[in-house]
Amino acid sequence: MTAGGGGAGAGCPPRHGRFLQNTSMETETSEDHLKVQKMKKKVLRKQVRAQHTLMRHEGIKCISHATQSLVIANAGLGNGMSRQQLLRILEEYGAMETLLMPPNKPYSFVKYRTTEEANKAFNALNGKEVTLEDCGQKIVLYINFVEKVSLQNAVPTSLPPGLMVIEKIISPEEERRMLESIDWKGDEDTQNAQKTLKHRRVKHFGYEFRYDNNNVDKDKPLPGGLPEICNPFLEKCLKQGYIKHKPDQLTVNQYEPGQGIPPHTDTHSAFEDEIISLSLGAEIVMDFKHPDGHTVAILLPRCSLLVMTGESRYLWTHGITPRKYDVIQASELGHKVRTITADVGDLTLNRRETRTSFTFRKVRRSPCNCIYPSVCDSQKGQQRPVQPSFPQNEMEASKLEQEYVHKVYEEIATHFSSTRHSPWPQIVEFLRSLPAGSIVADIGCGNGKYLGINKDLYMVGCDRSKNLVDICGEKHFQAFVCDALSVPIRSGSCDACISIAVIHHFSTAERRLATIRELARLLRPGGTALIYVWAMEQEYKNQKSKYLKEKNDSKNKDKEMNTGTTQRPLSDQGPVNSSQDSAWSDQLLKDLKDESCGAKPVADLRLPVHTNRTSFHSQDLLVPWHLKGGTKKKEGSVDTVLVPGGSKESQELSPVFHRYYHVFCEGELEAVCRSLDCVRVQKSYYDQGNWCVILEKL
Ligand SMILES: O=C(O)CCC(=O)C(=O)O
Ligand SMILES: [Fe+2]
Ligand SMILES: [Zn+2]
Repeated sequence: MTAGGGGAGAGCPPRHGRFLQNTSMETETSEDHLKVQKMKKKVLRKQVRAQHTLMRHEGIKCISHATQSLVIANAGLGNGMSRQQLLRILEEYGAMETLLMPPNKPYSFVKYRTTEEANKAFNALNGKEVTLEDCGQKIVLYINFVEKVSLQNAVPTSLPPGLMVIEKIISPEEERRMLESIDWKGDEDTQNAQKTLKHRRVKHFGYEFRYDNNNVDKDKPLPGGLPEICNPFLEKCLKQGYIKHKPDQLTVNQYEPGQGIPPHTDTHSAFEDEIISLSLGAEIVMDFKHPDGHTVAILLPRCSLLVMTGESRYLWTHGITPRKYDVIQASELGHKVRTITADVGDLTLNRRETRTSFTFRKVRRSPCNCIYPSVCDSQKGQQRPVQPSFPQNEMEASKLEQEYVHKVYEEIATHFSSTRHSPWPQIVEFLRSLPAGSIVADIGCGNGKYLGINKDLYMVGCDRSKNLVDICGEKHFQAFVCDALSVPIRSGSCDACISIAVIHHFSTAERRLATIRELARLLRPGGTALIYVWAMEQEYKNQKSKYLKEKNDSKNKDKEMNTGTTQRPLSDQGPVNSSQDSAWSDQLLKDLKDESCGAKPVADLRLPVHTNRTSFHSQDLLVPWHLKGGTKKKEGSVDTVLVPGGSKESQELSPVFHRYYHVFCEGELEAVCRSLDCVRVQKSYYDQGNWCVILEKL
């Protein structure tokens, strides 16, 4: 990268932003000239800075010679540039082969047909100020050449859970007949409601879908039911198992190029789980969005069937962006189904044609009872109470963990994983110190953050969350689903184990001990285990953890105290002693033997909800996870503390999940370990808000 060249080097004409170009030689004074020089320098500086940022953060290498391809900083979907506007800006300088706007990124790539055209765009646009049409904000474009239009570090995207696209479900002949069966001119007498919505034409069968309340009049079926012609197709879907119940409602949507349907989730109370949509006449890209902001664009080819069930039907929104072109995989045109971001090196624009969809649904007769209460209109106002009680017995403990650990991780897996990149140095050190060829199990491996740290080890991961294990699979790590209380690995077969941020999710002392016993069982004699749990002490040796320092106002503490919860006083949790103090072990063993010593009046046992970024006032608590809206993660502890952010409205809209934690006091983890005869505590330490031990199997 030539900093002096600033992008275009030899062979390229000098770079000017339009607003930088000299006005006219006659009127230019030396003062003007100086100004222009200063401006040029500024543009160059910023352009080079853009190069560095692209390299550092995205691994995108800018080059100093002119090519057909440019990367345009500040003109990305991530900073509010719309595709339409960018297309209009860029097409002035020539014909484009590809315009790639990676989701949520502040830059775009364009590939012109010729280097001359790319050069023209470069000269005209580098340093140019433009006004974003959507919000009126002014931004300055900084442009660099790249070898080719691609993203090396694009993460492969998987389909939203519960979603399928089945290709060629009908023949072109069936497609033609189904399309012909819809009479758009429509005699108004047939009560099939035909509406010309702002963005598309629609027609309803079976029941009218009302766009005023996004529901159907369940006691007012339309005469005629579904068109006869759909029957063979529906029979096929039933036979092949794509649906379990025959639909009784059909919405036909027709989209001209430039039209779309806003992102939405089909109303839960209106329709059953399964929703299927047949694409006729042309392919189109449909956008799916998780409440955490994660989006997946999916190409729906002609004659394909989209099946939405479960999470993809209830939790994700789907929509079609109104535009005339879609970005699709060039090599996939009209054929294979893929998520659009899967291979961004090969993207192209695909001109839309008229697409007609047949969306079949079954009208729901009783309230929806899905597992997504935060987005369920049937379950509004009757959401699960947030404050469960401290478990009184094994059964309650297991139920608490199921509801407030397992289910939550399943829900937040994608978002959770997107916040887990940086391995912790001391854990890395432990893994690197193991001899090559060691067999290592990561119990509670999450998204597999530690599975690839040391390539000389044979590492296998397991986690209670299937969605997290699937993410490990996508990264080609070995991982399987299981509970840390019962790991299907032969005794004594591991040289080492790690358990990072797992044991604090078990809700009784007995269960926590059992997980460590299980971990020890896996080890061969002399094998070692590293355990991390979240610490009660977020302030240790006069050092506050980062998030405490940032937001330690009394207001938040008050809020926490005002939740109506009586928190268990610390003294009830056992003494906070040094690791050497055997009193802890005694207390612990007493707890283990005597269940009733934990029994207190029920009112005392409700679990407090922790206020993020404050110190802990209880060892057993619920920690909120905000799925959406300005949530930003800080790696201040083994597990996440998120700052509730965004507007009041966005917070109300964003689902908040609560995870159960037992935060460990100083000495507690060590004491639990010492109560086991089969291991020796090799090392015990505090690391960034966590208590940690290294055990050795005797
Ligand atoms: O056009 C489609 O495939 C989807 C239509 C849709 O989502 C709806 O009508 O609710
Ligand atoms: Fe829909
Ligand atoms: Zn629901």
